[in-house]
Amino acid sequence: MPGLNASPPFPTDVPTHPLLVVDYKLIKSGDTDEIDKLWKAATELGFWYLSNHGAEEEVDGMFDMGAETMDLPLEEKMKFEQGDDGLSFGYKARGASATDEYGNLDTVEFINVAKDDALAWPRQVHRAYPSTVNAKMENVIKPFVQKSVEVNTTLMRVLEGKLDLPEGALTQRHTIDEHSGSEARVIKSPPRPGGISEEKVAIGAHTDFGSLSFLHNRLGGLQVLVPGTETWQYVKPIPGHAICNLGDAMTLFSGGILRSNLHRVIPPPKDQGKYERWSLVFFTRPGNPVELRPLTESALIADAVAKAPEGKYQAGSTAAQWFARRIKNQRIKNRAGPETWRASRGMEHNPSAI
Ligand SMILES: O=C(O)CCC(=O)C(=O)O
Ligand SMILES: [Fe+2]
Repeated sequence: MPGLNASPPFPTDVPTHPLLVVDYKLIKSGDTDEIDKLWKAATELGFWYLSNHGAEEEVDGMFDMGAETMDLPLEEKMKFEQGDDGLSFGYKARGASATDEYGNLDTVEFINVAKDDALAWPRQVHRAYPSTVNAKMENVIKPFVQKSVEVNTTLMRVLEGKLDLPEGALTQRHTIDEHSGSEARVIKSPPRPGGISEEKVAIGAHTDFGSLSFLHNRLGGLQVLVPGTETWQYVKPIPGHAICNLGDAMTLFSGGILRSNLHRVIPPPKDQGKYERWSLVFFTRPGNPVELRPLTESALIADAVAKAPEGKYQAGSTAAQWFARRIKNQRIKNRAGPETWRASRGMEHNPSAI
């Protein structure tokens, strides 16, 4: 991986927020203590480390694919740009999205590959991709997508049980076959040239748009805003550990019991900031036609909804509509003013929900 092996370790003198470590193997084997730990992480912060996930090899292959793609001439990458209509799949150039209501620009470029395109390859479901993506679709991207879907489905099944939902209430809303916004993303952030402030936001504060994100970081830069605090804190990457976090759809389905927490990306701390930062995410999102509403067939969820302000967890939209609205309104070309940014917001714009 470019710049990764050579880069300095995460500094010891920077405050970090420790996440709970959830062991995927123990979760899979039904270990009740581990399941309780996952539940605690999912309801209190909505972020946790995942050890023993078994996807390291696929992750390395994806980083290579990302590096090859970002090395293409900009003109070539732009042929596959995600565009301004609310489609996420494809290439996103640096500065194509706002990071806040003032219209400051993001500093990252990334490539998003739809789960549906990877699994149907060589048939095209949503769109075409650069040659570097096509070349690795079968042997790298597809296995990574399959592994990620397996991990996220296992975690979701456990959360479904803890929410007292009937079997399948969550997993059937996220089947591997139904078309959805689920996608794999490789992100490249440039080194901090000539000392841009550490506070120069690379990806603005947001909650994730879908259900469950499976994230792989090498350098620092990811920060969370812990509930009840006002200072952003770094999440330190731990070798061999993924970072998992919940998105808005899970907050809506669970009537606020599950938490989709605010996070952002800034340049890596201290000496790490001199290096390129690479990250990889698989986003599991509900099937396109799935209604985003509380699943009140669980008494636990019905009770949480009854105690919340009326309609708070009724998105009034399908997963596909929610996702397109959020993407479209953060594109800088669509920006009319702060109202455009506000129109891109999800549960992070609902302070009592976060
Ligand atoms: O790069 C990271 O560490 C996080 C990326 C992220 O939050 C996102 O793409 O939604
Ligand atoms: Fe995110």
